[in-house]
Amino acid sequence: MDKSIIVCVLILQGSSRSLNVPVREVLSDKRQEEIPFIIESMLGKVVEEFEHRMASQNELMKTIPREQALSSADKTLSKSACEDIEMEAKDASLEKEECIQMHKDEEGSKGQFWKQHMLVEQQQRDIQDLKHILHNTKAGMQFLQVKYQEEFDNLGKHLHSLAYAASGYQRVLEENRKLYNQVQDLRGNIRVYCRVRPFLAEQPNRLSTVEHIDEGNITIITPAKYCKEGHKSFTFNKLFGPSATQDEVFADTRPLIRSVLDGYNVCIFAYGQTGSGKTFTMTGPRELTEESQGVNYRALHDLFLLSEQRKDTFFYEISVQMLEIYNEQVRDLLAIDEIRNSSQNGINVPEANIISVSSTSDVLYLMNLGQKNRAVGATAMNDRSSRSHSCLTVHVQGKDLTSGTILRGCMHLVDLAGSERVDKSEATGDRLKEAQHINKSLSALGDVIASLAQKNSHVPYRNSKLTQLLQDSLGGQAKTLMFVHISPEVEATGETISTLKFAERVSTVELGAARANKDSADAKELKDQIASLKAALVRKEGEREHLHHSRSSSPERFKMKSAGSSPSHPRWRSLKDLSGGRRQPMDDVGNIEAQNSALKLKRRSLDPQDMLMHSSSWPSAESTPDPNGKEDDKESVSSDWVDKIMVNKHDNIISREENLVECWDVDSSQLSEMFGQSYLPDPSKIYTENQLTKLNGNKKDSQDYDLQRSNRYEMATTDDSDDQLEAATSDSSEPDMLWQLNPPKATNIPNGLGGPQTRKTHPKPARSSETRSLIPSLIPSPSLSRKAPNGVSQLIQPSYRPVRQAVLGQGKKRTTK
Ligand SMILES: Nc1ncnc2c1ncn2[C@@H]1O[C@H](COP(=O)(O)OP(=O)(O)OP(=O)(O)O)[C@@H](O)[C@H]1O
Repeated sequence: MDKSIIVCVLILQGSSRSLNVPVREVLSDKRQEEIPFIIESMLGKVVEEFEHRMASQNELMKTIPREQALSSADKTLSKSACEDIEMEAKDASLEKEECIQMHKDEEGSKGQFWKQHMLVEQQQRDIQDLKHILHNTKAGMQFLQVKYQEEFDNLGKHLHSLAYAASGYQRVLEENRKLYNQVQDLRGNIRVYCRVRPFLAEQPNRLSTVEHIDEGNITIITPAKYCKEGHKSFTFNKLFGPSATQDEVFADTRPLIRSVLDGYNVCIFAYGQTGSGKTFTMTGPRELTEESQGVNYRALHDLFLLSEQRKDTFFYEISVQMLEIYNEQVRDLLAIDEIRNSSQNGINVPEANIISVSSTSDVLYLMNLGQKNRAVGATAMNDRSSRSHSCLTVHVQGKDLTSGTILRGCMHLVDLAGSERVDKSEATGDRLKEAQHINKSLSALGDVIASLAQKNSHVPYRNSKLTQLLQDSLGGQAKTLMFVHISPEVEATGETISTLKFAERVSTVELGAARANKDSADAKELKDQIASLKAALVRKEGEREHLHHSRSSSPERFKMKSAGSSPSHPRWRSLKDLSGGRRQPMDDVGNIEAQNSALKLKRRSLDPQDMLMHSSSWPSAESTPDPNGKEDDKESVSSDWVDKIMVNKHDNIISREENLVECWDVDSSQLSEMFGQSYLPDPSKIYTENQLTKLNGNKKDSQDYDLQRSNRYEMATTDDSDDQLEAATSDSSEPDMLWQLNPPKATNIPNGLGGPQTRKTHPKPARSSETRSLIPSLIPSPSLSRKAPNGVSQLIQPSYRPVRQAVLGQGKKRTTK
């Protein structure tokens, strides 16, 4: 092939690498002047060839795909090219592959794009789906909202009807309570259950005096000296034979427990000769098991149970006290420090603790403590537990969670001292004294019950510490249950008959319907206001009266008064009232009448004017003497009432007189038998150092006590002043029932306010010269003490009254004797 053509091809292929060699070969043997022409011709050929190829290439592009065209072009070239340019052809094919690869890469990126595109599309579809779901959900929500609204409305309607039903339920509960207690009332507010003790294991002779027992009757085989027929029957509300269990006995007591929670006062006491089973019934045997637990434990257990059951409607607070009355002295069995300090000749009770309890175990703990304390006393004086009365008092305050009404109930559980007659000729010394005190208090109990039975206007609660203590639970306001116990032994027949006679008389007592102690929240507030107004009034009256008496009293009396108000007296401490400072069923035994009367009056009317009118004309023994002369005539009341107890009655009266005379001489500190209360929220506190310190502090405080309190203290701390006070305030001890029987006359009210003045302006001159008028006493004036019904007797100003009026009652007793 012509070298110039090769050069042309090489030029056309653009391969500069291999172009130099053929160009030099072509031009090497040529002359210089020929070279331009040769190059010109070569370039011409190149151009020609180029054009030719372009033309054929264009043709090829038109008919075949590009690759084929290229390959055919290549084939054409390879055919037409020489072996040397095959390498170039390979390069070209390499380039082509590269090109293909590039194309493929392009395709790859295109694929990725597509994938992304697909993904985006998918996501858009998902979004659409989600939007759809959201829409549906929104629609569902709206539907549910509508439904919910409907349901809500329905619920509101239901709630409304439920609230209505609940208030109806409250009404029904209230009604139920009333009906329940009406049933109790119909059954009698004094009930007597009789229990016969079984023979004890160690008793060989098993001959029983009990001939027959049925539901309400007991027949006793009696020797001829008691009854000619040889047997005698007695009727009681319930009878329990020797085999009756503690549970059976309590079953018939249970309804009363419920009444306490309904705001009623309840008194359950065990009566009978020593060893007849009183303690067994009230507490249980020495080795106590759950089955053998007595009424006390069971009653408190029931109280907790019922209060728990009522917790949705009522909030209850329960607290207890344990007291012992021995030889007419009251001792706090829950004050351990005082036991330690008790003096040889008596028992001081500077504070009677009232302890909050919330469970049966608290009660067990306290009862054990009380029993222990009682035992401590027993070591000093032989068999003392038989010779003393023990009283477990349970205070209950319930708040109606719906209405705010406060219910206050109080229950006395009393284990009386043995009731057997003590033959005077056999008993001497301490034993005789004990017997006399027991007789006196049981006699007083009989008198009170008899007085209630006869519906007397005056009930002689003040004749003993026992009756003072139980006053709020013995009377028209309360429900009373007496467990009378008899021993089956033949030797005890005399006592058995005497006991059963006593009990039968008690069982004939009919009282008015008991009333719940109930204060609505508003009423409480009003009463507070009234009480403070009346307190102001009383203070004024007291001051005036004090002035009057200061002027008229003799130097001797003045001397006595000064002695009575000596700062050496312990301070009178009043119980922190569980119910907010007003009702204090056991605030102090010595003043219980005055205080309770105050409360009773409060309950009568909420109208201040009414209250003032009532208080101003508070009836009294003095101003409204009993037309039958029964007012203070205990003997006439009890003459056919307490046969055996009367044995020592005369002695009692004599000893009382002796006491009165002694009262002249004794140091004021000897008059310090005191009965106040303090409230401890936690049983554990009674043992703490703090408590002891507090008690000591109280004693220290007592050095600066105020005068009116010392007067009250005096009233309460001597038997004599008790009696005197009874005479002076006799009417204030009446239950509401009696008040209704003797309505106050508005015409007696000077200025519509001051009852005391009414009484003052009508003294009984005929009685003023009684023999005991010289007996010192610091009792407040009758007019002031009659202020007690308005709830402010505690606020009486110092008033050194001679005992003139107080002594009248005594004088009267003596006269009638
Ligand atoms: N129902 C009874 N079942 C079994 N034992 C009884 C029953 N009643 C009394 N006892 C037992 O008789 C004894 C005397 O009873 P309890 O001490 O209760 O008499 P009391 O009347 O309280 O005597 P006191 O006046 O001395 O306190 C005790 O051992 C007591 O366990």
